[in-house]
Amino acid sequence: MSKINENNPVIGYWMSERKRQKLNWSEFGKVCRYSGFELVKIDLERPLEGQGPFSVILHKLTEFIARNDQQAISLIKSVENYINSHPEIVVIDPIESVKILLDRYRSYGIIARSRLNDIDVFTPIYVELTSNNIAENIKKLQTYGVSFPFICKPYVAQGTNDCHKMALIFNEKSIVDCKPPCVAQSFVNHNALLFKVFVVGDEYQVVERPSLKNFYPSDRSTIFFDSHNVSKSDSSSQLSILDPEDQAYVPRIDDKKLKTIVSVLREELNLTLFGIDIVVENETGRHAIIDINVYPGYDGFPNFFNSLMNCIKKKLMEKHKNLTAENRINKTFLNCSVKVETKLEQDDSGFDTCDSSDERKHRQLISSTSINSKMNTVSKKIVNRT
Ligand SMILES: Nc1ncnc2c1ncn2[C@@H]1O[C@H](COP(=O)(O)OP(=O)(O)OP(=O)(O)O)[C@@H](O)[C@H]1O
Ligand SMILES: O=P(O)(O)O[C@H]1[C@H](O)[C@@H](O)[C@H](OP(=O)(O)O)[C@@H](OP(=O)(O)O)[C@H]1O
Repeated sequence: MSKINENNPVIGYWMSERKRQKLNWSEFGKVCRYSGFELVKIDLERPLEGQGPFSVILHKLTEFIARNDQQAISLIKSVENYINSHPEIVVIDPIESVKILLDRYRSYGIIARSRLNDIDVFTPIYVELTSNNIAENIKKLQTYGVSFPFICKPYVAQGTNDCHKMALIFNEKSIVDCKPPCVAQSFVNHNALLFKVFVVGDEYQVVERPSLKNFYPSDRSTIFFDSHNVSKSDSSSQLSILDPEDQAYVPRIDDKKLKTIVSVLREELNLTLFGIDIVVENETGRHAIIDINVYPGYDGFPNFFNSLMNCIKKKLMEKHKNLTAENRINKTFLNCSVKVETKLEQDDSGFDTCDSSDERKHRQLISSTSINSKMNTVSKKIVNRT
């Protein structure tokens, strides 16, 4: 196991060049230096073992996880192996949790089965379509209660060129426009306003974005659209222009519900960096979660880098606390075993008590004093706390 540098802990990261530029990531390098951390880009083409030791690994590897070719699979496998053999590293976020969110069907299932039901927060009715057989699909849609219009969304939620290409389907004869494998989800009228919630650990921020206008079942032909042309901060799609009779009503998000949504999903998803897209249903005011994203853009999140830094520090503290506790438990267990062995054998059993692997692991941790002192260097800018 490689040794963590206590005095200059390293945050290893990987994200695409496009995302780096979008986030103006070099600014985060400055925040890291100011807090006593080094920020190093991980080279995915070289073994990770030689690049550490890392205290933290921060990544957006969705484009590899979403790809199904041998090269991407083995790349992700080697990152997973490295992470598994370094339990002392804080990983933002666990690859297993990311994999779940890349599958729309699975992430809707998590929302549907969560206790968000109790506060009347829902995911619109959905079903997965895996076959090109129209009759079979019609039957499935009816059985599950998906109503017209519905949106056909690619199965994979993030990280591919096609994952944001959607179809809004108004009638039975247009079901042929579904491109399986996909998820078909009932359309919820919400007056073209999307609430995007960006989560960074225990902080979150909600921003408003344009969204699709109200639609009703009809004979019209399918509307194909790319979600990135509809709901970005600078989008001005024709599809978002409300009909005159709808313009007076402005949906509102309920802050109390929002807080519960964030805390339930943090727990369910085991993620630190994620985004939740919510629409408020016209007439009922019910809150519908229509999408959850891994490590979103944080466009409109004030001082994202400070929040990210604070979050990293908290996670390091937690990790240290957990590993120390684990070490203490193991030590107690070892002591008991030693006593039992001594009793049984009454002589030197050869049991090595002075340098257990847990103790070695413990010595390799960042000292809590070192992290504690770093905790105090960043100004606390809490936006919203769950
Ligand atoms: N069930 C729904 N009811 C009403 N509108 C919806 C529904 N699902 C999606 N939309 C609309 O379609 C847009 C794109 O949907 P969605 O968020 O699922 O796509 P995405 O590609 O995952 O988006 P993102 O860019 O956030 O990853 C939303 O912003 C919203 O305007
Ligand atoms: O910050 P919001 O508006 O939520 O948008 C995000 C999308 O929701 C994600 O789907 C994008 O991820 P991919 O580009 O990997 O699909 C993600 O791409 P990014 O990694 O380039 O930030 C964002 O565009």
